[in-house]
Amino acid sequence: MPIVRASFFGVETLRTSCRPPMMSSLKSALLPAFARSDAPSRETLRRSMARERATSKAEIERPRLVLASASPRRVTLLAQIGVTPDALRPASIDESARRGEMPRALVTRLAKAKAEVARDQIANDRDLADSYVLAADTVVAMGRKILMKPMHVEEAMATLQLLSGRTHKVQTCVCLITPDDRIRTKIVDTRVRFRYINRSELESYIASREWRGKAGGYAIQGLAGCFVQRLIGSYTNVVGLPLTEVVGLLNSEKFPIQYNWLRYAEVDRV
Ligand SMILES: Cc1cn([C@H]2C[C@H](O)[C@@H](COP(=O)(O)OP(=O)(O)OP(=O)(O)O)O2)c(=O)[nH]c1=O
Repeated sequence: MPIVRASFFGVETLRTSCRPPMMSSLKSALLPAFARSDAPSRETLRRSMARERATSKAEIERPRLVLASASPRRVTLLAQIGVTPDALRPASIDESARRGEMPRALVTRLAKAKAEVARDQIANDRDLADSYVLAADTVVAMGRKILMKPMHVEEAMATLQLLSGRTHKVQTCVCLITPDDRIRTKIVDTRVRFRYINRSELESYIASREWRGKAGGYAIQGLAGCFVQRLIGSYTNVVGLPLTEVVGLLNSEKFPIQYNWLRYAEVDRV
């Protein structure tokens, strides 16, 4: 089925729609080959549960959340707002940028791909089929140049030299797939200015190995915090998950985000 875009409180929403009435016969012949469905094409447990939920009058139990991520930072950030995913389903996908692909397009494509892989993985899992699925992708960019996770020491050095004394942008796209397979995405930008990093600091930072597995070759929540002269926007966005926007997305899709907050007071009293 075709995909249409609609604006929902400023958040991009992709959902399946009915076939447009004026479709040429050529287009309708070609469409099945090119169309990408938001949902797995075959009938799955997830689909039948979504149908049941739509018609059921019975009270529905607490919704489950699957985090499509291997990033310990994302688990920690969710824990900070009292959310513990019911399962982790990291998606192993090719994260390289396509020729000429801009940072916004890249993070959106990757966050959606991660979420869709996880959604398809759980589609017939008895315990998780009707879960919400959350994924994110973070990149560091300087203008049009995307600074990926450095693969080796030389690349990490070059990346940090580029960031030294300049301002760059950190962009994260969050993707949420609801149990009835609506796909919602939100991109968040943060501007970060690094002070000048001298040679000896640079070498010590590289030796620390903290740059490994981090977009742009640094972790603001670690040693590199002392390189940051100015930050405009969301701090948690830089670490990998913009919490304000994640809560906004989950709330707007009726995921009970405050579920665990009520327990905090009980813990306090002990
Ligand atoms: C800039 C920056 C990035 N990062 C991390 C966040 C992300 O884990 C990583 C960006 O790579 P991502 O590809 O977004 O995430 P990931 O591969 O680590 O995990 P997954 O795809 O399984 O969710 O860089 C920091 O931890 N601190 C920082 O300051």
